[in-house]
Amino acid sequence: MEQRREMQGTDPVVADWAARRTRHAAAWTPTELTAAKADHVISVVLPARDEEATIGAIVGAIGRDLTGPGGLVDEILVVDSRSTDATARIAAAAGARVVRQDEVTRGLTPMDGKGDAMWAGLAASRGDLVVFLDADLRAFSSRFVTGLLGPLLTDPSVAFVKGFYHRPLTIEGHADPDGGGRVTELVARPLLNLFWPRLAGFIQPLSGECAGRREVLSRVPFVSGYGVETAMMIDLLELVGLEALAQVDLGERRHRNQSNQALGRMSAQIVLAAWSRLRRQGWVSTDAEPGRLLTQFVRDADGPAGREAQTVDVGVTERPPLASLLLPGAPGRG
Ligand SMILES: O=c1ccn([C@@H]2O[C@H](COP(=O)(O)OP(=O)(O)O)[C@@H](O)[C@H]2O)c(=O)[nH]1
Ligand SMILES: O=C(O)[C@@H](COP(=O)(O)O)O[C@H]1O[C@H](CO)[C@@H](O)[C@H](O)[C@H]1O
Repeated sequence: MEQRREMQGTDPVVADWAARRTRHAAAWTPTELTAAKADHVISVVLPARDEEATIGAIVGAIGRDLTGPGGLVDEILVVDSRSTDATARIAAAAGARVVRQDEVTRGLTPMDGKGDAMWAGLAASRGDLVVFLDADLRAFSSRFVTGLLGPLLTDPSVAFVKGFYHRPLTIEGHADPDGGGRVTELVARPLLNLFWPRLAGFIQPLSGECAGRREVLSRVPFVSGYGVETAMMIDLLELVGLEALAQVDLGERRHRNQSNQALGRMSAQIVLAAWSRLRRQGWVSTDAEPGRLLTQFVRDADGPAGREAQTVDVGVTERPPLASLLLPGAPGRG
C-alpha cells in the first residue's frame, strides 16, 4: 500500500524513499511468500530475557501459522538472555530451538544486554534471511513475520526491513493510543534526524521487529544493550545505503512498557551508541571518552532531599561484524 501522500517538508530524497520503500504487511500472504521463498532459509530469532508471560504465545503462533512441511519459516530460535524465569522451558515447549546467549558467546569478551543476545542469535541461527522479534509482544500476529519478509522475498534490492506500527501506551490504567515509543520520540528520532537525516523517514527506527539478509547483517557490529537498533540503522545506512532499506506497516504493537527510569538507562545507551558513530564518522575529533555512569533519583522520604540517588553503569560495547570472525567458507561470511 503506497503512502497516501508524500512526506511534507522533509528532504526530497527521504520523501521519495518513503513513498517507494514503505509497504504494508497486508501486501503479502503466507502462501504468496512461500511461493516466492525459492532456496531461502528463514530464521526467526527472539532475544528473550524473562519473557515467560509472552514467549509461548509468540512461538506458538509462528509455529502454527508459518512452519511445517512447505512452510515459510524454517527455524524459530529463542536466545535465552540470562532469564531467571521459565522462558527457556516455555519457548522449547512451544517448539522453539533455545540457545543461551552466554553459551553462544563463550570464549569471547563477556557482554550484556539485548544487542549481545541478538548477535548471539545471528551467530546461532542458520537462515540466510533472519527476522528479529521482541519477545514481550502482546496480541502477537504472525503477520509481523510475513510483513517483514515481504520486501526481502520479493525485491532483491532490499537488504533490511524495519517494522513500524502504532504504539499504545497504558500506564496505571490510562491508555494513550500513540503514547508508546517514548525513547524513540524523545531521544532516538531527534538524534537520527539531526545527524543522519537520511534516516528521517523511518517511522519506528528503534523497532525491535526487523529482518535482513545474513550477508548484510553479518557485516555490521552489534552494539550491546539497548544501543543495538540505533547503531544498526546508522551502520546499515553507511554499508548498503538508504535504497537498500525498507519499512513495513505491521499495524499496532503492544508490549511491556518499562518505567521512565528504565527508559532513562536505555536512552543513555542510545546516546553512547550515537556518540560512537559520530566519532567514527568524523563528526567529532577527540580521543576523550564519554562517561559510563548514570545517576537517577527515586523518591525516598528517608533519603537526602527526600530521594535516593541510584547510579548505574550504562556503558556499551559492541560485538564485531560476525563475518569478521567466521572462517573462510563458513555460512554468512560477507
Ligand atoms: O538483556 C536483555 C534485555 C532485553 N532483551 C530482550 O530484548 C527485547 C526488548 O527488550 P525490552 O522489552 O526490555 O525493551 P523495550 O521494548 O521495553 O524497549 C525483549 O524481547 C527482551 O526480552 C534481552 O534479550 N536481553
Ligand atoms: O521505542 C521506544 O521508545 C522503546 C520504549 O518503548 P515504550 O515507550 O515502552 O513503548 O522501545 C524500543 O526501543 C528499544 C531500544 O532501541 C528496543 O530494543 C525495543 O525493541 C523497542 O521496543
